[in-house]
Amino acid sequence: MTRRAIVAANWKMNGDSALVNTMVSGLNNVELQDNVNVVICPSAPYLSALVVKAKEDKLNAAISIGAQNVSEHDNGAFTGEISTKMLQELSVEFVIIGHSERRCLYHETSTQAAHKVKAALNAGLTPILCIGESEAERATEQTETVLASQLQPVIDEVGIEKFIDVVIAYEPVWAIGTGKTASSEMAQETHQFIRQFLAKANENVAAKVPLLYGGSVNASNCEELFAQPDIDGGLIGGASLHVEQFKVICSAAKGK
Ligand SMILES: O=C(CO)COP(=O)(O)O
Repeated sequence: MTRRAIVAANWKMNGDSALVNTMVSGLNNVELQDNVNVVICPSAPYLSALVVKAKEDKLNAAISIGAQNVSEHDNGAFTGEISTKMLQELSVEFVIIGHSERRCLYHETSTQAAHKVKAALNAGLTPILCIGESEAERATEQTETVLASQLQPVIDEVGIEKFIDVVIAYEPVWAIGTGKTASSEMAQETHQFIRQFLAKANENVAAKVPLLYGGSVNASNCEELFAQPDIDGGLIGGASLHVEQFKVICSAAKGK
């Protein structure tokens, strides 16, 4: 087996203390296949409660906690930002970087995402780097150009060898929160492009990087998506807020 599978929950700006408790309790008896990691990424105010509850309940070691964003700066006058050190202090292990909502709504660039990936790696956090094209970009056959333009600045910034510690989430913007999932064939084709793009820089690294699919993944479509040869799990939005649905998705993932 070369690659672990990862199912990451991106709660976005949803959830509350009650969800922290029900999710941890619910995940206590989740059945995971071999070589699978589950990552829960709540809003920052709930990170601490999640860490405490996970410890109290002796949650399966395969289940980790992640943040939804991090600053590229170490510290200083950056109101509202969170540093890698703060996440480390909370025992957070993963961080989502460059989500399309950060790119579209808060104008984050691929260069900034590259700096954030570097900061995360330097702090021993695993970045979940999000990339994906818009509907208009796919319609005009720019998908591969867009994905390459989102990946290349990160490769240039940290070096391809460091991607061994990076997780990539391919999330077509048009599939996020819309119920319009990419077909498993389309998702596989794009994941294969991403892996081949990485392989041009380093084949060994490319073979080991987990590539997650995100965009309207649910309990009904996860199995088919995860069965694709280059899809190593998912980044789950809406369905990750429902414990039973999320457990089904976690159980469908398998290392490859
Ligand atoms: O953006 C996503 C996860 O980061 C996907 O969201 P949905 O699963 O709600 O489409």
